[in-house]
Amino acid sequence: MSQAYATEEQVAVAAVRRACHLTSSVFNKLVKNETLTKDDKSPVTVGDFAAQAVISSILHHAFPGDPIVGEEDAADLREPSGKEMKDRIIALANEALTAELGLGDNESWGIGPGQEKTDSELLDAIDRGNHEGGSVGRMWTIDPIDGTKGFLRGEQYAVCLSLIVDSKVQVGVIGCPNLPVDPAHPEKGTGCIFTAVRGQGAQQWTLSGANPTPLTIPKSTPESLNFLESVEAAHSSHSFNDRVSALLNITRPPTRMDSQAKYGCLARGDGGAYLRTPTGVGYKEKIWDHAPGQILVEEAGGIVTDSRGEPLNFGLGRTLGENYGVIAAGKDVHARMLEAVQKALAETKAKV
Ligand SMILES: Nc1ncnc2c1ncn2[C@@H]1O[C@H](COP(=O)(O)O)[C@@H](OP(=O)(O)O)[C@H]1O
Ligand SMILES: [Mg+2]
Ligand SMILES: [Mg+2]
Ligand SMILES: [Mg+2]
Repeated sequence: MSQAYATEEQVAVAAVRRACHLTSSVFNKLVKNETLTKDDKSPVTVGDFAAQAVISSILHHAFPGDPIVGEEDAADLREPSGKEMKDRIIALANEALTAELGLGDNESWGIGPGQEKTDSELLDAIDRGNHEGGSVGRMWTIDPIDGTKGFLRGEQYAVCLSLIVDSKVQVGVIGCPNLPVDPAHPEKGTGCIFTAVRGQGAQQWTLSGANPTPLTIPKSTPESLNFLESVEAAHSSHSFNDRVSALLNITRPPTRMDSQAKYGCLARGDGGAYLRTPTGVGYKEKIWDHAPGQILVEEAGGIVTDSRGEPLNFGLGRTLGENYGVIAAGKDVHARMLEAVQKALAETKAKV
């Protein structure tokens, strides 16, 4: 008997791999008018739209009944003013979908030579990410480019996909085209895919889907521990993290990195702990920004909670609900970190 979610994992890896090739090739050719500013002032590029079109199209062929919670929608591309950008996105998506079959690929997923899609099929694929989420049944989350700001800076970003079943993440795949394969050996180059299936462990693969290596979070000491945090101070409070660091007697400076590449680094032992603290009232964390990272860290032997020590709730809709931040770390570190976070929070409250 095959293992649970074997096909889902295979499809997810195939989709993320194609989207990674697309985004890394688009970066070199990106021109000024290929980036839009969304209503919340965040950037979105032709790479984000095209990658979501590719992943959603593959999911639709492989699992036609599964709803999708995706970050992007095609509304701007359906406007006459979006035509130029739309044409570019359609061309990029079709190029990625029709590339030769690779390791583990299956043409019944709508990929391979000759499998071009029409404009409306691809715009519909993007818009199929409009599911509202919820606590019952299967659903996929797509973050076609997580860390768009890092992507635009030529730094870290991640193509992120997860399968959630009855509020629980069962499969997570994170593709990181710019992440060193092994930070101790820069000559090995960049580009990794992280995968996790509930109960089956976490792994790192090459970008072509070869050489799976099992991942386990190593034990840490205050000397070896450092934080993994957002580059963007607007996404996670740097000063709060510094205070938590001081309370834990951590001496190493934090590693600042965009996207869920941080969860990948935590899972493979590049950093001690992930800490994300709300910077203001009102922002709700999105499920696609954490679902693949959560299962990856848990399957590598770690713990992921909010600042109350509660598990993240993926069954509330497109967001995680009220924002209590995120703490992710190895089993030996998490309890100490939670205690330090709560102490730092109490200090902040006492000041106001
Ligand atoms: N005020 C805010 N607080 C927390 N996260 C935010 C935020 N504004 C945007 N984000 C999210 O932060 C993600 C990047 O995470 P990180 O800070 O770890 O690099 C963004 O993903 P996208 O780049 O996919 O839009 C976006 O969803
Ligand atoms: Mg975004
Ligand atoms: Mg994101
Ligand atoms: Mg994104």
